[in-house]
Amino acid sequence: QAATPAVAAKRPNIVVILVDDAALMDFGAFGGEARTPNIDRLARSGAMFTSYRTSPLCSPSRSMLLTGVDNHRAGVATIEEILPPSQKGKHGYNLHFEPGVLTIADRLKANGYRTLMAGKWHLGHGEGDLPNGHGFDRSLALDASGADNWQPKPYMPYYTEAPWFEDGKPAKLPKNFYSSDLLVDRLKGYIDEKPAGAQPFFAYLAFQAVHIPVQAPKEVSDRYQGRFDAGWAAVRAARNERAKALGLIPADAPTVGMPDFARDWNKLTPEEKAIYARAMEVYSGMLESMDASIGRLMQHLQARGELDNTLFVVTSDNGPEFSDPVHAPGMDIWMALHGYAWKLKGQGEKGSLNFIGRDWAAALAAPSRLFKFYTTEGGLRVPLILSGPGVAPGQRIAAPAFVTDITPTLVDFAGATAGPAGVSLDGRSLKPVLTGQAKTVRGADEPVGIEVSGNAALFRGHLKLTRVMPPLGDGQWRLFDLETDPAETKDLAKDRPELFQAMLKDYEAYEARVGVAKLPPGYTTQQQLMSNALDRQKGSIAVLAGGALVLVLGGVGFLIWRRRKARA
Ligand SMILES: O=[N+]([O-])c1ccc(OS(=O)(=O)O)cc1
Repeated sequence: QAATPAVAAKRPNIVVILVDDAALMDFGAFGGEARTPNIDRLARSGAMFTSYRTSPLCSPSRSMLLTGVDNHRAGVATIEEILPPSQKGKHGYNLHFEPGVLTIADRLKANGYRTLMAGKWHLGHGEGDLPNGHGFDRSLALDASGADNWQPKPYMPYYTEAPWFEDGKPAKLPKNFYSSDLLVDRLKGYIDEKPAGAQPFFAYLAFQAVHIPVQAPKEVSDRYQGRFDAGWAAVRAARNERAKALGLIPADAPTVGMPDFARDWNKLTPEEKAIYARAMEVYSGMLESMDASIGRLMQHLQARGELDNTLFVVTSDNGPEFSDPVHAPGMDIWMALHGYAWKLKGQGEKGSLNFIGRDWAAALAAPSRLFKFYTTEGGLRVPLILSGPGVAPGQRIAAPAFVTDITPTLVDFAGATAGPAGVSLDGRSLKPVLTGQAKTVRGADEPVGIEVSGNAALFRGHLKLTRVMPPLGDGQWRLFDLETDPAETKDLAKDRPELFQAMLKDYEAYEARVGVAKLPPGYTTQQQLMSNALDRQKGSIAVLAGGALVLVLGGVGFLIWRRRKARA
Protein backbone atom coordinates (compact mmCIF):
# COMPACT_ATOMS: atom_id res chain seq x y z
CA GLN A 1 0.00 0.00 0.00
CA ALA A 2 2.61 2.56 -1.10
CA ALA A 3 1.19 6.03 -0.70
CA THR A 4 -0.19 7.79 -3.74
CA PRO A 5 0.55 11.54 -3.72
CA ALA A 6 -3.11 12.24 -2.87
CA VAL A 7 -2.96 9.97 0.20
CA ALA A 8 0.41 11.29 1.28
CA ALA A 9 -0.90 14.84 1.25
CA LYS A 10 -3.64 13.88 3.70
CA ARG A 11 -2.34 13.70 7.24
CA PRO A 12 -2.44 10.13 8.46
CA ASN A 13 -4.18 8.85 11.55
CA ILE A 14 -1.64 7.32 13.89
CA VAL A 15 -2.14 4.29 16.14
CA VAL A 16 0.67 3.36 18.52
CA ILE A 17 0.16 -0.14 19.93
CA LEU A 18 2.37 -0.88 22.91
CA VAL A 19 2.43 -4.48 24.09
CA ASP A 20 3.58 -4.87 27.69
CA ASP A 21 6.66 -7.06 28.20
CA ALA A 22 6.54 -8.76 24.78
CA ALA A 23 9.78 -10.49 23.80
CA LEU A 24 11.55 -9.95 20.46
CA MET A 25 10.13 -13.20 19.08
CA ASP A 26 6.63 -13.18 20.61
CA PHE A 27 4.73 -12.05 17.49
CA GLY A 28 4.17 -14.59 14.72
CA ALA A 29 6.05 -12.50 12.16
CA PHE A 30 9.06 -12.51 14.51
CA GLY A 31 8.91 -16.27 15.08
CA GLY A 32 6.53 -16.61 18.05
CA GLU A 33 4.37 -19.61 18.95
CA ALA A 34 1.15 -17.63 19.37
CA ARG A 35 -1.11 -16.86 16.43
CA THR A 36 -1.02 -13.10 15.79
CA PRO A 37 -2.38 -12.74 12.23
CA ASN A 38 -3.27 -9.07 12.54
CA ILE A 39 0.12 -7.97 13.83
CA ASP A 40 1.69 -10.18 11.15
CA ARG A 41 -0.39 -8.45 8.50
CA LEU A 42 0.89 -5.07 9.70
CA ALA A 43 4.44 -6.45 9.62
CA ARG A 44 4.03 -7.70 6.03
CA SER A 45 2.39 -4.51 4.82
CA GLY A 46 5.07 -2.34 6.42
CA ALA A 47 8.51 -2.40 7.96
CA MET A 48 9.92 -4.78 10.56
CA PHE A 49 12.83 -3.30 12.51
CA THR A 50 15.14 -6.07 13.66
CA SER A 51 17.65 -3.95 15.62
CA TYR A 52 15.27 -1.84 17.66
CA ARG A 53 16.10 -1.21 21.31
CA THR A 54 14.20 0.21 24.22
CA SER A 55 14.96 0.53 27.92
CA PRO A 56 14.81 -2.53 30.17
CA LEU A 57 11.83 -1.25 32.16
CA CYS A 58 8.27 -0.10 31.73
CA SER A 59 7.90 3.56 32.74
CA PRO A 60 11.31 4.73 31.45
CA SER A 61 10.54 3.12 28.07
CA ARG A 62 7.07 4.64 27.98
CA SER A 63 8.41 8.08 28.84
CA MET A 64 10.94 7.87 26.00
CA LEU A 65 8.46 6.42 23.51
CA LEU A 66 5.94 9.19 24.18
CA THR A 67 8.39 12.11 24.24
CA GLY A 68 11.50 11.26 22.19
CA VAL A 69 13.50 12.39 25.23
CA ASP A 70 15.89 10.29 27.38
CA ASN A 71 14.13 8.88 30.47
CA HIS A 72 16.18 10.89 32.99
CA ARG A 73 15.68 14.14 31.11
CA ALA A 74 11.99 13.35 30.70
CA GLY A 75 11.63 12.83 34.48
CA VAL A 76 11.04 9.08 34.53
CA ALA A 77 14.47 7.60 35.23
CA THR A 78 13.05 4.37 36.65
CA ILE A 79 9.83 2.87 38.05
CA GLU A 80 8.59 3.98 41.44
CA GLU A 81 8.37 0.34 42.50
CA ILE A 82 12.19 0.13 42.68
CA LEU A 83 13.08 3.74 43.55
CA PRO A 84 15.37 3.89 46.60
CA PRO A 85 14.47 6.61 49.14
CA SER A 86 17.83 8.34 48.48
CA GLN A 87 16.87 9.07 44.84
CA LYS A 88 13.47 10.52 45.70
CA GLY A 89 13.00 14.10 44.58
CA LYS A 90 16.18 14.23 42.46
CA HIS A 91 15.71 15.78 39.02
CA GLY A 92 14.68 13.01 36.66
CA TYR A 93 13.51 10.85 39.54
CA ASN A 94 10.15 12.44 40.27
CA LEU A 95 8.70 9.78 37.96
CA HIS A 96 6.38 12.07 36.10
CA PHE A 97 7.12 14.31 33.12
CA GLU A 98 9.20 17.37 33.99
CA PRO A 99 7.94 20.79 32.85
CA GLY A 100 8.76 21.49 29.21
CA VAL A 101 8.76 17.81 28.24
CA LEU A 102 6.16 17.42 25.49
CA THR A 103 4.47 14.16 24.61
CA ILE A 104 3.66 13.12 21.08
CA ALA A 105 0.03 13.80 22.05
CA ASP A 106 0.94 17.40 23.01
CA ARG A 107 2.71 17.83 19.69
CA LEU A 108 0.01 16.28 17.51
CA LYS A 109 -2.77 18.11 19.37
CA ALA A 110 -0.99 21.41 18.69
CA ASN A 111 -1.13 20.38 15.02
CA GLY A 112 -4.85 19.73 14.89
CA TYR A 113 -4.98 16.05 15.80
CA ARG A 114 -7.53 14.45 18.13
CA THR A 115 -5.54 12.59 20.76
CA LEU A 116 -6.86 9.41 22.37
CA MET A 117 -5.51 6.77 24.67
CA ALA A 118 -6.60 3.51 26.30
CA GLY A 119 -4.46 1.34 28.55
CA LYS A 120 -1.56 1.38 30.95
CA TRP A 121 -0.08 4.77 31.78
CA HIS A 122 2.37 4.28 34.73
CA LEU A 123 3.83 7.76 34.26
CA GLY A 124 2.86 9.60 37.42
CA HIS A 125 -0.29 10.22 39.39
CA GLY A 126 -0.14 13.70 40.87
CA GLU A 127 -2.36 16.58 39.78
CA GLY A 128 -1.88 17.01 36.03
CA ASP A 129 0.27 13.90 35.66
CA LEU A 130 -2.35 11.65 34.05
CA PRO A 131 -2.85 11.54 30.24
CA ASN A 132 -5.34 14.44 30.24
CA GLY A 133 -2.50 16.60 31.60
CA HIS A 134 -0.21 15.50 28.77
CA GLY A 135 -2.11 16.25 25.62
CA PHE A 136 -4.72 13.50 25.50
CA ASP A 137 -8.29 14.66 24.69
CA ARG A 138 -9.79 11.35 25.82
CA SER A 139 -8.18 8.65 27.93
CA LEU A 140 -8.93 5.52 29.88
CA ALA A 141 -5.74 5.01 31.85
CA LEU A 142 -4.43 2.49 34.36
CA ASP A 143 -2.17 4.38 36.74
CA ALA A 144 -0.13 1.34 37.87
CA SER A 145 2.29 -1.21 36.48
CA GLY A 146 -0.57 -3.60 35.93
CA ALA A 147 -3.90 -4.88 37.16
CA ASP A 148 -6.19 -7.84 36.90
CA ASN A 149 -7.42 -8.41 33.34
CA TRP A 150 -10.89 -9.60 34.29
CA GLN A 151 -12.10 -7.17 36.92
CA PRO A 152 -11.13 -3.81 38.42
CA LYS A 153 -8.80 -5.35 41.00
CA PRO A 154 -5.09 -5.04 41.79
CA TYR A 155 -2.72 -7.89 41.08
CA MET A 156 0.06 -8.13 43.58
CA PRO A 157 1.34 -7.03 46.94
CA TYR A 158 2.48 -3.73 45.52
CA TYR A 159 -1.01 -2.43 44.92
CA THR A 160 -4.07 -2.11 47.11
CA GLU A 161 -6.34 -1.03 44.26
CA ALA A 162 -6.53 -0.93 40.46
CA PRO A 163 -6.34 2.83 39.79
CA TRP A 164 -8.27 3.33 36.55
CA PHE A 165 -8.95 6.90 35.39
CA GLU A 166 -11.02 8.32 32.56
CA ASP A 167 -9.99 11.81 31.47
CA GLY A 168 -8.20 12.22 34.80
CA LYS A 169 -11.13 11.23 37.01
CA PRO A 170 -11.69 7.85 38.70
CA ALA A 171 -13.18 5.61 36.01
CA LYS A 172 -16.24 3.44 36.36
CA LEU A 173 -15.35 0.09 34.84
CA PRO A 174 -17.74 -2.78 34.27
CA LYS A 175 -17.61 -5.49 36.97
CA ASN A 176 -16.49 -8.03 34.39
CA PHE A 177 -14.40 -7.47 31.28
CA TYR A 178 -11.35 -8.72 29.49
CA SER A 179 -8.65 -6.07 29.40
CA SER A 180 -7.72 -6.22 25.69
CA ASP A 181 -11.39 -6.07 24.66
CA LEU A 182 -12.18 -3.31 27.13
CA LEU A 183 -9.33 -1.12 25.89
CA VAL A 184 -10.13 -1.55 22.20
CA ASP A 185 -13.86 -1.04 22.77
CA ARG A 186 -13.19 2.18 24.66
CA LEU A 187 -10.80 3.39 21.97
CA LYS A 188 -13.33 2.63 19.22
CA GLY A 189 -15.85 4.69 21.17
CA TYR A 190 -13.45 7.64 21.38
CA ILE A 191 -12.68 7.37 17.66
CA ASP A 192 -16.40 7.35 16.83
CA GLU A 193 -16.97 10.63 18.65
CA LYS A 194 -16.05 12.36 15.36
CA PRO A 195 -17.10 11.41 11.83
CA ALA A 196 -14.48 9.73 9.68
CA GLY A 197 -12.11 12.13 7.96
CA ALA A 198 -13.23 15.16 9.98
CA GLN A 199 -9.95 15.42 11.87
CA PRO A 200 -6.94 13.09 11.96
CA PHE A 201 -6.52 11.22 15.24
CA PHE A 202 -3.64 9.87 17.25
CA ALA A 203 -4.40 6.83 19.41
CA TYR A 204 -2.11 5.30 22.01
CA LEU A 205 -3.24 1.76 22.77
CA ALA A 206 -1.19 0.43 25.68
CA PHE A 207 -2.28 -3.12 26.33
CA GLN A 208 -2.01 -4.90 29.67
CA ALA A 209 -1.10 -8.00 27.66
CA VAL A 210 1.29 -9.76 28.37
CA HIS A 211 2.20 -8.30 31.77
CA ILE A 212 1.50 -10.23 34.97
CA PRO A 213 -1.08 -11.41 35.84
CA VAL A 214 -0.99 -13.51 32.67
CA GLN A 215 -4.67 -14.15 31.99
CA ALA A 216 -6.70 -15.04 28.89
CA PRO A 217 -10.04 -16.54 27.89
CA LYS A 218 -9.90 -20.30 28.49
CA GLU A 219 -11.00 -21.24 24.98
CA VAL A 220 -8.14 -19.26 23.46
CA SER A 221 -5.53 -20.65 25.87
CA ASP A 222 -6.86 -24.14 25.12
CA ARG A 223 -5.72 -23.77 21.49
CA TYR A 224 -2.16 -24.12 22.78
CA GLN A 225 -2.73 -27.30 24.78
CA GLY A 226 0.41 -29.39 24.82
CA ARG A 227 2.42 -26.77 22.91
CA PHE A 228 4.80 -26.14 25.82
CA ASP A 229 4.98 -29.60 27.39
CA ALA A 230 8.62 -30.06 26.33
CA GLY A 231 9.67 -27.23 28.66
CA TRP A 232 11.66 -24.03 28.51
CA ALA A 233 14.96 -25.32 27.14
CA ALA A 234 13.17 -26.78 24.11
CA VAL A 235 11.31 -23.53 23.47
CA ARG A 236 14.50 -21.51 23.75
CA ALA A 237 16.36 -23.84 21.38
CA ALA A 238 13.52 -23.67 18.84
CA ARG A 239 13.41 -19.86 19.05
CA ASN A 240 17.19 -19.70 18.56
CA GLU A 241 16.78 -21.77 15.38
CA ARG A 242 13.90 -19.66 14.11
CA ALA A 243 15.89 -16.48 14.83
CA LYS A 244 18.43 -17.74 12.31
CA ALA A 245 15.84 -18.92 9.80
CA LEU A 246 14.13 -15.53 9.95
CA GLY A 247 17.40 -13.61 9.73
CA LEU A 248 17.02 -11.96 13.13
CA ILE A 249 20.58 -13.13 13.78
CA PRO A 250 23.26 -14.33 11.33
CA ALA A 251 23.18 -18.05 10.51
CA ASP A 252 26.65 -18.48 11.97
CA ALA A 253 26.11 -16.45 15.15
CA PRO A 254 26.81 -18.26 18.42
CA THR A 255 23.64 -19.01 20.37
CA VAL A 256 23.20 -19.80 24.05
CA GLY A 257 20.76 -22.12 25.80
CA MET A 258 19.11 -21.62 29.17
CA PRO A 259 21.04 -19.63 31.82
CA ASP A 260 22.68 -21.39 34.78
CA PHE A 261 19.99 -20.31 37.20
CA ALA A 262 17.24 -22.07 35.25
CA ARG A 263 15.64 -25.14 36.72
CA ASP A 264 15.90 -28.44 34.86
CA TRP A 265 12.44 -29.02 33.39
CA ASN A 266 12.91 -32.77 33.74
CA LYS A 267 13.35 -32.43 37.48
CA LEU A 268 9.98 -30.75 37.98
CA THR A 269 7.15 -32.82 39.42
CA PRO A 270 4.32 -33.69 36.99
CA GLU A 271 2.15 -31.15 38.84
CA GLU A 272 4.78 -28.42 38.42
CA LYS A 273 5.21 -29.26 34.74
CA ALA A 274 1.47 -29.04 34.20
CA ILE A 275 1.10 -25.66 35.90
CA TYR A 276 4.17 -24.12 34.19
CA ALA A 277 3.19 -25.47 30.76
CA ARG A 278 -0.31 -24.07 31.25
CA ALA A 279 1.18 -20.70 32.23
CA MET A 280 2.64 -20.49 28.71
CA GLU A 281 -0.57 -21.71 27.06
CA VAL A 282 -2.31 -18.81 28.76
CA TYR A 283 0.51 -16.44 27.74
CA SER A 284 -0.01 -17.46 24.11
CA GLY A 285 -3.77 -17.12 24.56
CA MET A 286 -3.22 -13.63 25.93
CA LEU A 287 -1.17 -12.69 22.86
CA GLU A 288 -3.74 -14.18 20.49
CA SER A 289 -6.65 -12.45 22.26
CA MET A 290 -4.81 -9.14 22.11
CA ASP A 291 -4.11 -9.66 18.43
CA ALA A 292 -7.79 -10.43 17.80
CA SER A 293 -8.75 -7.15 19.44
CA ILE A 294 -6.20 -5.34 17.23
CA GLY A 295 -7.98 -7.02 14.31
CA ARG A 296 -11.30 -5.64 15.53
CA LEU A 297 -9.81 -2.15 15.69
CA MET A 298 -8.49 -2.53 12.13
CA GLN A 299 -11.89 -3.73 10.90
CA HIS A 300 -13.50 -0.78 12.59
CA LEU A 301 -11.15 1.63 10.84
CA GLN A 302 -11.79 -0.19 7.57
CA ALA A 303 -15.55 0.25 8.04
CA ARG A 304 -14.96 3.96 8.65
CA GLY A 305 -12.87 4.09 5.45
CA GLU A 306 -9.83 5.11 7.48
CA LEU A 307 -7.65 2.01 7.57
CA ASP A 308 -5.56 2.89 4.51
CA ASN A 309 -4.82 6.31 5.93
CA THR A 310 -3.67 5.03 9.32
CA LEU A 311 -0.04 4.65 10.30
CA PHE A 312 0.50 1.84 12.83
CA VAL A 313 3.37 1.38 15.23
CA VAL A 314 3.51 -1.94 17.09
CA THR A 315 6.16 -2.51 19.72
CA SER A 316 6.95 -3.60 23.29
CA ASP A 317 8.21 -1.60 26.27
CA ASN A 318 10.93 -4.07 27.30
CA GLY A 319 11.81 -7.75 27.23
CA PRO A 320 9.82 -10.55 28.88
CA GLU A 321 8.82 -10.38 32.56
CA PHE A 322 10.43 -12.79 35.01
CA SER A 323 8.67 -11.64 38.18
CA ASP A 324 6.85 -14.30 40.18
CA PRO A 325 4.30 -12.48 42.31
CA VAL A 326 2.82 -15.69 43.72
CA HIS A 327 5.82 -16.87 45.70
CA ALA A 328 6.78 -13.49 47.16
CA PRO A 329 6.79 -13.36 50.97
CA GLY A 330 3.32 -12.96 52.46
CA MET A 331 1.62 -13.50 49.12
CA ASP A 332 -0.36 -16.52 50.28
CA ILE A 333 -2.16 -14.36 52.84
CA TRP A 334 -2.68 -11.55 50.33
CA MET A 335 -4.05 -13.96 47.74
CA ALA A 336 -6.45 -15.57 50.20
CA LEU A 337 -7.69 -12.13 51.28
CA HIS A 338 -8.28 -11.06 47.68
CA GLY A 339 -9.80 -14.31 46.49
CA TYR A 340 -6.91 -15.39 44.25
CA ALA A 341 -5.42 -18.80 43.63
CA TRP A 342 -2.39 -20.24 41.85
CA LYS A 343 -3.45 -23.65 40.66
CA LEU A 344 -4.01 -25.54 37.43
CA LYS A 345 -7.77 -25.41 37.59
CA GLY A 346 -8.90 -22.09 36.16
CA GLN A 347 -5.33 -20.92 35.54
CA GLY A 348 -5.46 -17.61 33.66
CA GLU A 349 -9.18 -17.26 34.27
CA LYS A 350 -10.95 -14.90 36.64
CA GLY A 351 -9.68 -15.35 40.21
CA SER A 352 -6.35 -16.78 39.12
CA LEU A 353 -2.98 -15.12 39.57
CA ASN A 354 -0.85 -16.48 36.75
CA PHE A 355 2.73 -15.69 35.77
CA ILE A 356 5.38 -17.31 33.56
CA GLY A 357 8.39 -16.76 35.85
CA ARG A 358 12.06 -16.49 35.14
CA ASP A 359 12.69 -19.80 33.40
CA TRP A 360 10.07 -19.15 30.72
CA ALA A 361 11.11 -15.49 30.50
CA ALA A 362 14.69 -16.61 29.81
CA ALA A 363 13.41 -18.97 27.11
CA LEU A 364 11.21 -16.35 25.45
CA ALA A 365 14.09 -13.87 25.35
CA ALA A 366 15.91 -16.01 22.74
CA PRO A 367 18.15 -15.35 20.91
CA SER A 368 19.14 -12.86 23.62
CA ARG A 369 20.33 -13.26 27.21
CA LEU A 370 18.31 -12.39 30.34
CA PHE A 371 15.10 -10.32 30.20
CA LYS A 372 13.25 -7.26 31.52
CA PHE A 373 15.05 -5.12 34.16
CA TYR A 374 18.46 -6.03 32.61
CA THR A 375 20.44 -4.27 29.88
CA THR A 376 21.43 -7.47 28.14
CA GLU A 377 19.72 -7.80 24.78
CA GLY A 378 16.95 -9.80 26.47
CA GLY A 379 15.84 -6.64 28.25
CA LEU A 380 16.39 -4.18 25.41
CA ARG A 381 15.88 -5.82 22.03
CA VAL A 382 12.18 -6.00 21.21
CA PRO A 383 10.06 -5.99 18.05
CA LEU A 384 9.12 -2.82 16.18
CA ILE A 385 6.69 -2.65 13.26
CA LEU A 386 5.74 0.47 11.31
CA SER A 387 3.03 0.18 8.71
CA GLY A 388 0.81 2.57 6.80
CA PRO A 389 0.79 5.38 4.28
CA GLY A 390 4.30 6.34 3.21
CA VAL A 391 5.86 3.07 4.38
CA ALA A 392 6.67 0.64 1.56
CA PRO A 393 5.52 -2.92 2.30
CA GLY A 394 7.74 -5.89 3.01
CA GLN A 395 10.70 -4.01 4.47
CA ARG A 396 13.15 -5.59 6.89
CA ILE A 397 15.24 -2.87 8.48
CA ALA A 398 18.41 -3.85 10.32
CA ALA A 399 19.55 -0.27 10.97
CA PRO A 400 19.70 0.44 14.71
CA ALA A 401 16.61 2.21 16.05
CA PHE A 402 15.80 3.39 19.57
CA VAL A 403 12.69 4.00 21.59
CA THR A 404 13.36 7.76 21.53
CA ASP A 405 13.13 7.66 17.72
CA ILE A 406 9.39 6.91 17.69
CA THR A 407 8.15 10.40 18.61
CA PRO A 408 10.34 12.27 16.08
CA THR A 409 9.34 9.71 13.42
CA LEU A 410 5.64 10.32 14.06
CA VAL A 411 6.13 14.09 14.17
CA ASP A 412 7.82 13.73 10.79
CA PHE A 413 5.06 11.60 9.23
CA ALA A 414 2.36 13.94 10.57
CA GLY A 415 4.25 17.10 9.56
CA ALA A 416 3.61 18.29 13.11
CA THR A 417 5.92 21.29 13.22
CA ALA A 418 3.57 23.87 14.78
CA GLY A 419 3.33 24.52 18.50
CA PRO A 420 5.95 24.92 21.24
CA ALA A 421 9.32 23.20 20.77
CA GLY A 422 9.61 21.74 24.27
CA VAL A 423 12.89 20.37 25.62
CA SER A 424 15.19 19.09 22.87
CA LEU A 425 14.68 15.56 21.54
CA ASP A 426 17.24 12.79 21.93
CA GLY A 427 15.67 10.59 19.23
CA ARG A 428 15.88 10.87 15.45
CA SER A 429 13.20 10.46 12.83
CA LEU A 430 13.41 7.05 11.15
CA LYS A 431 11.55 8.34 8.11
CA PRO A 432 14.71 8.63 5.95
CA VAL A 433 15.37 4.93 6.58
CA LEU A 434 11.73 3.98 5.99
CA THR A 435 11.61 5.82 2.67
CA GLY A 436 14.96 4.48 1.47
CA GLN A 437 16.68 7.87 1.58
CA ALA A 438 19.21 6.75 4.20
CA LYS A 439 20.66 3.48 5.42
CA THR A 440 20.83 4.64 9.02
CA VAL A 441 19.94 7.76 10.99
CA ARG A 442 23.11 7.87 13.13
CA GLY A 443 26.80 7.88 12.38
CA ALA A 444 28.69 4.68 13.21
CA ASP A 445 30.42 6.36 16.18
CA GLU A 446 27.44 8.25 17.54
CA PRO A 447 26.75 7.04 21.08
CA VAL A 448 23.31 6.25 22.49
CA GLY A 449 23.15 5.60 26.24
CA ILE A 450 20.59 3.73 28.33
CA GLU A 451 20.44 3.56 32.13
CA VAL A 452 17.73 2.30 34.46
CA SER A 453 18.52 1.76 38.16
CA GLY A 454 22.16 0.87 37.55
CA ASN A 455 21.70 -1.43 34.57
CA ALA A 456 23.30 0.40 31.68
CA ALA A 457 24.37 0.22 28.06
CA LEU A 458 26.02 2.40 25.49
CA PHE A 459 25.55 1.71 21.79
CA ARG A 460 27.77 2.83 18.92
CA GLY A 461 26.26 1.29 15.81
CA HIS A 462 26.38 -2.46 16.36
CA LEU A 463 28.90 -2.15 19.21
CA LYS A 464 27.52 -2.30 22.72
CA LEU A 465 29.08 -1.55 26.05
CA THR A 466 27.02 -2.94 28.88
CA ARG A 467 26.87 -3.29 32.64
CA VAL A 468 24.46 -5.74 34.25
CA MET A 469 23.92 -5.37 37.98
CA PRO A 470 23.33 -8.05 40.61
CA PRO A 471 21.54 -10.29 41.36
CA LEU A 472 21.91 -11.68 37.82
CA GLY A 473 24.88 -9.56 36.70
CA ASP A 474 28.21 -8.69 38.31
CA GLY A 475 28.30 -4.94 37.73
CA GLN A 476 31.31 -5.21 35.36
CA TRP A 477 31.46 -3.40 32.04
CA ARG A 478 31.69 -5.58 28.93
CA LEU A 479 31.93 -4.88 25.21
CA PHE A 480 30.11 -6.84 22.53
CA ASP A 481 29.77 -6.71 18.76
CA LEU A 482 26.08 -7.40 18.23
CA GLU A 483 26.45 -7.86 14.50
CA THR A 484 28.39 -11.10 14.90
CA ASP A 485 27.49 -11.89 18.51
CA PRO A 486 23.87 -10.94 19.27
CA ALA A 487 23.79 -13.34 22.25
CA GLU A 488 26.60 -11.38 23.96
CA THR A 489 28.88 -14.37 24.43
CA LYS A 490 32.33 -12.86 23.78
CA ASP A 491 33.50 -9.86 25.80
CA LEU A 492 35.80 -7.75 23.58
CA ALA A 493 36.95 -5.38 26.35
CA LYS A 494 40.47 -6.90 26.51
CA ASP A 495 40.83 -7.34 22.73
CA ARG A 496 39.88 -3.76 21.97
CA PRO A 497 41.01 -1.73 24.99
CA GLU A 498 41.01 1.63 23.20
CA LEU A 499 37.50 1.22 21.95
CA PHE A 500 36.42 -0.03 25.37
CA GLN A 501 37.90 3.06 27.07
CA ALA A 502 36.42 5.41 24.48
CA MET A 503 32.96 3.94 24.93
CA LEU A 504 33.31 4.12 28.72
CA LYS A 505 34.07 7.83 28.29
CA ASP A 506 30.98 8.16 26.09
CA TYR A 507 28.95 6.51 28.79
CA GLU A 508 30.28 8.85 31.49
CA ALA A 509 29.44 11.82 29.27
CA TYR A 510 25.95 10.37 28.79
CA GLU A 511 25.42 10.01 32.56
CA ALA A 512 26.56 13.56 33.18
CA ARG A 513 24.43 14.96 30.34
CA VAL A 514 21.16 13.32 31.36
CA GLY A 515 21.74 13.39 35.14
CA VAL A 516 21.97 9.80 36.35
CA ALA A 517 21.70 9.70 40.15
CA LYS A 518 23.85 7.46 42.38
CA LEU A 519 22.38 4.30 43.84
CA PRO A 520 22.80 3.39 47.53
CA PRO A 521 25.51 0.76 48.20
CA GLY A 522 24.29 -2.81 47.86
CA TYR A 523 21.18 -1.73 45.94
CA THR A 524 19.41 -4.39 43.89
CA THR A 525 16.18 -3.89 41.96
CA GLN A 526 14.59 -7.01 43.40
CA GLN A 527 15.26 -6.16 47.06
CA GLN A 528 14.05 -2.61 46.56
CA LEU A 529 10.88 -3.88 44.91
CA MET A 530 10.07 -6.02 47.95
CA SER A 531 10.97 -3.30 50.42
CA ASN A 532 8.84 -0.69 48.60
CA ALA A 533 5.97 -3.18 48.36
CA LEU A 534 6.10 -3.80 52.12
CA ASP A 535 6.16 -0.04 52.79
CA ARG A 536 3.14 0.41 50.58
CA GLN A 537 1.25 -2.35 52.30
CA LYS A 538 1.97 -0.91 55.76
CA GLY A 539 -1.17 1.17 55.50
CA SER A 540 -3.39 -1.75 54.66
CA ILE A 541 -1.61 -4.01 57.15
CA ALA A 542 -2.34 -1.38 59.82
CA VAL A 543 -6.00 -1.29 58.78
CA LEU A 544 -6.15 -5.09 58.88
CA ALA A 545 -4.41 -5.23 62.26
CA GLY A 546 -6.71 -2.50 63.57
CA GLY A 547 -9.74 -4.41 62.30
CA ALA A 548 -8.50 -7.60 63.92
CA LEU A 549 -7.97 -5.77 67.22
CA VAL A 550 -11.50 -4.35 67.12
CA LEU A 551 -12.86 -7.85 66.48
CA VAL A 552 -10.86 -9.36 69.35
CA LEU A 553 -11.76 -6.58 71.78
CA GLY A 554 -15.39 -6.77 70.68
CA GLY A 555 -15.38 -10.55 71.20
CA VAL A 556 -13.80 -10.25 74.65
CA GLY A 557 -16.28 -7.52 75.58
CA PHE A 558 -19.15 -9.70 74.43
CA LEU A 559 -17.91 -12.65 76.50
CA ILE A 560 -17.57 -10.47 79.63
CA TRP A 561 -21.02 -9.01 79.05
CA ARG A 562 -22.55 -12.52 78.64
CA ARG A 563 -20.87 -13.78 81.81
CA ARG A 564 -22.10 -10.82 83.82
CA LYS A 565 -25.59 -11.30 82.42
CA ALA A 566 -25.51 -15.00 83.31
CA ARG A 567 -24.40 -14.17 86.89
CA ALA A 568 -27.06 -11.53 87.32
O1 LIG B 1 5.81 -5.96 41.87
N1 LIG B 1 6.21 -6.52 40.80
O2 LIG B 1 6.35 -7.76 40.73
C1 LIG B 1 6.50 -5.73 39.68
C2 LIG B 1 6.34 -4.35 39.73
C3 LIG B 1 6.66 -3.62 38.62
C4 LIG B 1 7.14 -4.26 37.51
O3 LIG B 1 7.58 -3.61 36.43
S1 LIG B 1 6.80 -2.78 35.43
O4 LIG B 1 7.80 -2.61 34.41
O5 LIG B 1 5.69 -3.53 34.95
O6 LIG B 1 6.44 -1.56 36.04
C5 LIG B 1 7.30 -5.60 37.47
C6 LIG B 1 6.99 -6.35 38.56
